[in-house]
Amino acid sequence: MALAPTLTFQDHRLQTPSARFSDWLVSCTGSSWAAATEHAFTRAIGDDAMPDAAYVRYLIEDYTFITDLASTIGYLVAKAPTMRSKSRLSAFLALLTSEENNYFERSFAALDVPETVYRAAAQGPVTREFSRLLLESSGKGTYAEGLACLLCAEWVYLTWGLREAKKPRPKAFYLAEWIDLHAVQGFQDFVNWLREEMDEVGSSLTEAQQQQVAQHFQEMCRLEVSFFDAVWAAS
Ligand SMILES: Cc1ncc(CO)c(N)n1
Repeated sequence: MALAPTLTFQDHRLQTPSARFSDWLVSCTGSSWAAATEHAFTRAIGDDAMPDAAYVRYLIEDYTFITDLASTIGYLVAKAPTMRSKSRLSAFLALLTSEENNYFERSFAALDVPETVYRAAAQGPVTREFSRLLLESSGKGTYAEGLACLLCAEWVYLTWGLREAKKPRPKAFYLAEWIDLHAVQGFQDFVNWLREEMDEVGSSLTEAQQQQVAQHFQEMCRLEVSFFDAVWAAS
C-alpha cells in the first residue's frame, strides 16, 4: 500500500513495524522516487540510446554538481559523530575526487569538450538549486539533514545503476563506466552504509527534526528529476 507522504515515522512504524527510517524517507517522496530512478535519461544510458548532445549537457552540469558534492561530504566528515563514519565518508570523498574526477576528464576529452568550457560552465538553474540545498544542508544544517541529501543522491544512482547493469554494456566507455561506477560492490556497500547511518541517526531525532530531514530528502529527490528533465528535454 502506498503511504501518504504526511505520515510521521512513528505512524509509519505502527503500520509497518519492520520499516527502516530510510524506507520512510523514500515513502515521503511520493511519485518522485520512481520519476528519478526510472527516468528516460537513465534508461537511455543502458540502452546505448544516448544522444551525444544530451550527454555533453549532462556531464558539464554534473561536473559542477560533483564539485559541490565533494564540498558537502567535507562538511559531513567534519560533523560525523564517530571515527568509523568519518572514515566511510572520507573514503568516498577520495573516490569522488580521484577516480570519478578522472572519469569526467576522459569523457570530456572523448566528447571534445575543452577544459575551458567545463571549468567555466555557469551552472544552470537546477544545478544552482542543488548547490544551495547541498551546501546549506550540510554546512549550516545538521549532520542528519546533510546526510539525507547525500543518501538520496547516491541511492537514486544505485537504483538505476543496478537496473541498467543487467543490460549488455553500451559501446561508448563513458556510458559503460557510468553504469559500472554506480553498480559496483563498493558503491553498493557505501549506499548500504549510508542507509544504516541514516536509520541510526534518524530514529533518535524528535518528530519535528525527522520532518525536516524528510523535507531535505524530498527536495533532493525532486531536484534529481528536474536535473534529468533539464538535460533530456532538448533531445
Ligand atoms: C545529479 C546527480 N545526483 C547524484 C549523483 C551521484 O553521485 C550524480 N553524479 N549526479
